[in-house]
Amino acid sequence: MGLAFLASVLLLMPLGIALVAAVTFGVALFLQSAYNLTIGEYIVNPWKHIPAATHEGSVLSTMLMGDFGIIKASEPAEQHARWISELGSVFRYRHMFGKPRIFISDPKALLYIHGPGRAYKYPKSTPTRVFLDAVMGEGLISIEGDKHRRQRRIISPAFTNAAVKELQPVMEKHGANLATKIGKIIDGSVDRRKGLVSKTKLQDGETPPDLAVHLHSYKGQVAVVDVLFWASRTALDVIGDAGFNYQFNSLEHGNEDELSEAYNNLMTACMDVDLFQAVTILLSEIPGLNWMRNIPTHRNKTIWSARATSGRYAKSIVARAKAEIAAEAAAAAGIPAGGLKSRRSQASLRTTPSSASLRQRAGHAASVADDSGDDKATNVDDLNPPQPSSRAQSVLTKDAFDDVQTTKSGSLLHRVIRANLAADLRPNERLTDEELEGVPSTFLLAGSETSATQTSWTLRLMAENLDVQERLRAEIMAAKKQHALEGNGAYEGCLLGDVHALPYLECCVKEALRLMTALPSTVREATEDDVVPLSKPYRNSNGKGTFDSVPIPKGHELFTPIAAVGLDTELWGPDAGEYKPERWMNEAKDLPASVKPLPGPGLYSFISGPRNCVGQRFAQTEIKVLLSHMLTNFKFEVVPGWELKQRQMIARRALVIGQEKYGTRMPLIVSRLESSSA
Ligand code: HEM
Repeated sequence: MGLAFLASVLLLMPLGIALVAAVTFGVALFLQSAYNLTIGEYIVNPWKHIPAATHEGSVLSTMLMGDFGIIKASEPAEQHARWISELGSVFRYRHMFGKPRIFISDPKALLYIHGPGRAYKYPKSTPTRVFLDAVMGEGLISIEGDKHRRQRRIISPAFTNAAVKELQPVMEKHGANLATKIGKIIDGSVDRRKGLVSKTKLQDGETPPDLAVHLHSYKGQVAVVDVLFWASRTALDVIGDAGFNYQFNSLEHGNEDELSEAYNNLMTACMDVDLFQAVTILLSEIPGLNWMRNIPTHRNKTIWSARATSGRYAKSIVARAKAEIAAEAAAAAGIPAGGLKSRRSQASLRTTPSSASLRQRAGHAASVADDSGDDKATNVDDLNPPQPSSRAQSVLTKDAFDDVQTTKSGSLLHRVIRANLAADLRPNERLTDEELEGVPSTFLLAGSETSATQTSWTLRLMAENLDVQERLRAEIMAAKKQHALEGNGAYEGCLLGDVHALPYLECCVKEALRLMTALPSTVREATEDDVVPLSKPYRNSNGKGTFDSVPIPKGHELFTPIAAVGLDTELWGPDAGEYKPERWMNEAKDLPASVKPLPGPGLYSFISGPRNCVGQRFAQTEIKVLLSHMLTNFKFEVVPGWELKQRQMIARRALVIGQEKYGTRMPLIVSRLESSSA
């Protein structure tokens, strides 16, 4: 009897806990919403004089979603652009549960909030940090204050123009691989996803939409290709190789690699934040409800498992890079290489890329693969680092290391580790091992999908603007010819010389970043009361008088509408919504005065200040390289009748209307150019 009672209590306990949790959840939600929409909105609101965004909606939807429902239902920046034209560049709106937010696209205000004097006083909002912490742990993107300042100081030098220039040949190798892959898809020998299939094979009893497009009227060899899918794989290969000397080989092998699978799981978790997840994150801010972050949902369990895997890999990747650097230092100090136990570390050392080293690494041959003759992706067991001799280790901490730093290059991670060993750093300024191990994941999560998405939108804009595509192709072809004639040491093995030396390419990439930026927004939270200055006075909500600054009480959130800044007709003029690369041709003369204060000048896609995108030069180089390889081999056209709708999933993605079940993608008609070698 006693046992049966105990058993039934134990069985009922989870049910009881779930019930209590659900009720707490509902009550907390209701109270927060009711407060925000009454006392919060009408009594304590510091922004009553600022025009408010409005939309039609039921009381229930307003209580739940505020104005966020209509923002989410619209394309990225679409609703914001509408409100800007109605209300101006500064207005207020309600986020979920009626939480007040201020929207500011005024350039002076943006530069102030994100600038050196204020950036750390306006950290990412708490829900954003909770979300980032859960998915990627502590890394440059998610940390704040002194911790961030310290990490940024060590990581930034890896991304200087000179450092990125040395990585262009690595990017070119993957650009050439992408062209070969797309060439094979067009031949019909490789399916859109993977494997060998005939061009007309039906899948699951139905013709995939890409195969149903009539291509008879197109010249030469042609196919419908999802350029986002392939750009994603290429970007993963690029960041693995250039970022931390890891060969994903995902263009060839997809997610077969364990780390690549873990990364994809994390990315899916990042991109797909459902309502339950959003509500849980918001509620978990309430004291006493923090446990909500640890509910073992399917999503959370996937994240925990993927993070465990990527953490394991990161340990090995960092240890190997450290050992390689120790070997370099030992060699520079005249210690024989025999001080190292394995020859693998020497094979995988990356010096300033030469054609020999590129050849060695070409065809996805990871250093590890040299031993096995197999070009499959590197496995974590292969990453067991060689141990440097004790003498080499002692050299690593001496000033002699500075010489090594100036003569050797390597992946971004190698550069970070070298910067972390600089003799002039105090011990408390150096990154800990744990922090170094966060670097590969940070590069992966920040630098893969962003570049891929941006590349796919740039190709789409090329397809929509065939005259621009032709003009750009001509510029790239001419540079290619010139490069072949002259050659150039630093760019040996590359299609072109310096991709940043091509003026029209620069304009096309910048214009795509303005019009279709991959990361459409970010949110900040004030840690102290402040007053944000504006570049001009704006009309008060009652139409009487104006305001030229915005009070921001501690704890309040500010929305930075990155995409809307690019679309703001007040800033860019009436043609803001059009793709016009030539507007960048003579920046000093042609850019509107209103956008010149923005970094670049005129480009806000990477925001500004100490929290701006540390990888922006890397991203722009990569996009230019991939674009050059694509345009010298293929022509890109839109598929007639296939309209796209955009979806903000952290990055801006596209779905084909009526084909939503195939997920986010960017299908284009791709035809091989006669001159193509792919
Ligand atoms: C077109 C591609 C890219 C775009 C549009 C982009 C945009 C951005 C933006 C807007 C931020 C600021 C986010 C915020 O503070 O809320 C950011 C931060 C960051 N990005 Fe990028 N990014 C791109 C590519 C890359 C690449 C290729 C890398 C690395 C290889 C990278 C690494 C980072 C890192 C580490 C941060 C955090 C910086 C910090 O807080 O100090 N990004 N990016």
